[in-house]
Amino acid sequence: MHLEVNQLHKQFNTRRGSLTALKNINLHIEEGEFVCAVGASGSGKSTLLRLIAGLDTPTAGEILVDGMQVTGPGPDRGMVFQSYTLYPWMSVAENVEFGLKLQGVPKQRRRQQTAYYLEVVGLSGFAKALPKELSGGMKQRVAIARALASQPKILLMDEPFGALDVQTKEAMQQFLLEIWRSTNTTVFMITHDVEEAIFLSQRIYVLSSRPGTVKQELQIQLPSESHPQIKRHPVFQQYKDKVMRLLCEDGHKVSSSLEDLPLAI
Ligand SMILES: Nc1ncnc2c1ncn2[C@@H]1O[C@H](COP(=O)(O)OP(=O)(O)OP(=O)(O)O)[C@@H](O)[C@H]1O
Repeated sequence: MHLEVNQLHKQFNTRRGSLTALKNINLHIEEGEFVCAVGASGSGKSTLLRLIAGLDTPTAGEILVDGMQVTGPGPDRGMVFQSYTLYPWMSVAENVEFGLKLQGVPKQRRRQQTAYYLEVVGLSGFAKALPKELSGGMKQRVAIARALASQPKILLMDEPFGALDVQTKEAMQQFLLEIWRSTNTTVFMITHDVEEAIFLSQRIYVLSSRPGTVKQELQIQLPSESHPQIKRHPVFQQYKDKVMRLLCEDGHKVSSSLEDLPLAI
């Protein structure tokens, strides 16, 4: 799997005129990598992910998955959103199975795959439960199982833990890393949470605001495998200072133009 974004540009026509959300974005993600894009509110993170998912079209530039241009959504890219997107009338297992059904996967294989991924996310005991019976973290685990069940080439995550409380968020980050390691999935995640990006990623793209551009690409090498205590390690703090500095530099520029202040970070 190789994802490549070349000279990506996105402009929206709004009632107040045209707005450049993304400008000259170049990035790549290699097989098995966990990469995050971090940026302040309005830096075009969701727009970038939606374009890669094929839910919207670029104004200019191209997105290639294994050399093939993205022209719309496809099973090669699994999505997990911040808001809970499970069908409320379907059981947990039916939700996980649904994408496979749409792809025409035979029933027995669908069942096997659903059972396997529910096991992976630790929710085998909730196969028959309805989404309303689950906590926020459990719902996101189902969403991850659903995305993984289609065995995408890359998992695209749009602030998947943004709606969770701090403790659940930390548990989910740890959980996601374990899944990433055990399934060799390639992950591209966007977040405005700097600690989350450093904790999870092997590489980070720091985005500037309005228009969103890649300000810096950072390789992350923590002294040991990520575990929650690593967030207190001096090396972790150095990365955090560096990313925050990059975002704040950008914030001065943004605040002087009376747009969003960097306080959203
Ligand atoms: N469909 C649209 N029509 C017009 N403008 C849009 C549209 N979608 C996004 N924008 C604008 O593009 C810019 C980037 O938005 P986007 O949602 O991608 O940012 P973001 O970094 O994900 O922000 P947040 O962290 O607040 O979700 C914003 O100024 C937003 O108002």
